[in-house]
Amino acid sequence: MECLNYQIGVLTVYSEPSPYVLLKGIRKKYGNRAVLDGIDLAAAPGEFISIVGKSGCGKSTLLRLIAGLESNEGGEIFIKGKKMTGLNKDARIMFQDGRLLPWRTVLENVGTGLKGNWKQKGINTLRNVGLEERSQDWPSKLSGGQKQRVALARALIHEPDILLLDEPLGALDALTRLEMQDLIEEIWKEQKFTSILVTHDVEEAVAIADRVILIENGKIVMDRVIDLPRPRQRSQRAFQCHVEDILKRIMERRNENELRLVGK
Ligand SMILES: Nc1ncnc2c1ncn2[C@@H]1O[C@H](COP(=O)(O)OP(=O)(O)OP(=O)(O)O)[C@@H](O)[C@H]1O
Repeated sequence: MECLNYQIGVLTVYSEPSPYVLLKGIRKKYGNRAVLDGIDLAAAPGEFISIVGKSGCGKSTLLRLIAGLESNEGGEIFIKGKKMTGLNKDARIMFQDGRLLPWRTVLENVGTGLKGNWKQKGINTLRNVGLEERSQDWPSKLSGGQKQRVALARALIHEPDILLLDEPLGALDALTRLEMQDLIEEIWKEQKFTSILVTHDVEEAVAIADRVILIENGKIVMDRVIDLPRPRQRSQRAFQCHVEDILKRIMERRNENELRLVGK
């Protein structure tokens, strides 16, 4: 069966109600090299967006800009309708390596930066990620997947409106990765934050997102709505069609770039 019913295209959705994250003409350079070259993107409240693209295309850079950890040379970022000027206080970011503090217990890691009576909230948040019983352990006693659960809890305890995920499952084995995808999806459905996930894994992107964005040469070259019911069935033909089409597009672009280089 052919994948005929799924169109690929560049689609910029300025959703109603007003987006939680709105990027207009974002440009970013490192030295003389333009990494992002006019990115327009809108993420609605409660929407889940995955960003894919080949290594070095600027996915993490875009996420850091949305977090307010770096500044853009051109364009504007609006968070919940307000122009962003410094750190994005409505967002929390989770990285591939978890970045736990080894000298603090699991619970203390989750409560990092919080004041007052945060411990019960920390325990509750750990319960949500299935790690309540490990609250007094040191991070060194945890598996890679458990460390990422702690990192997730550390982001969630702040009840962010926007959760930014920078390849958080990239270092995990395949089974743990699937479990974590399910966990993130479950918590997202319950808490209804807006989420933006950077991933190399197109199947992961399709499994979890409402929309998959592809970045190439500093621009969004594809913005694809994943119109499949949840939980997503990976064996379903329609799921595979989305994955195949996105991969095909990535490979087409790669081949075009290679031909251009050869032709020079
Ligand atoms: N602080 C920095 N200084 C200079 N160049 C940087 C810096 N951060 C990123 N870059 C460069 O910008 C480009 C985009 O990097 P970025 O990490 O955003 O890509 P990516 O798509 O997330 O890659 P990957 O999938 O491999 O993680 C790369 O060429 C990278 O070398």
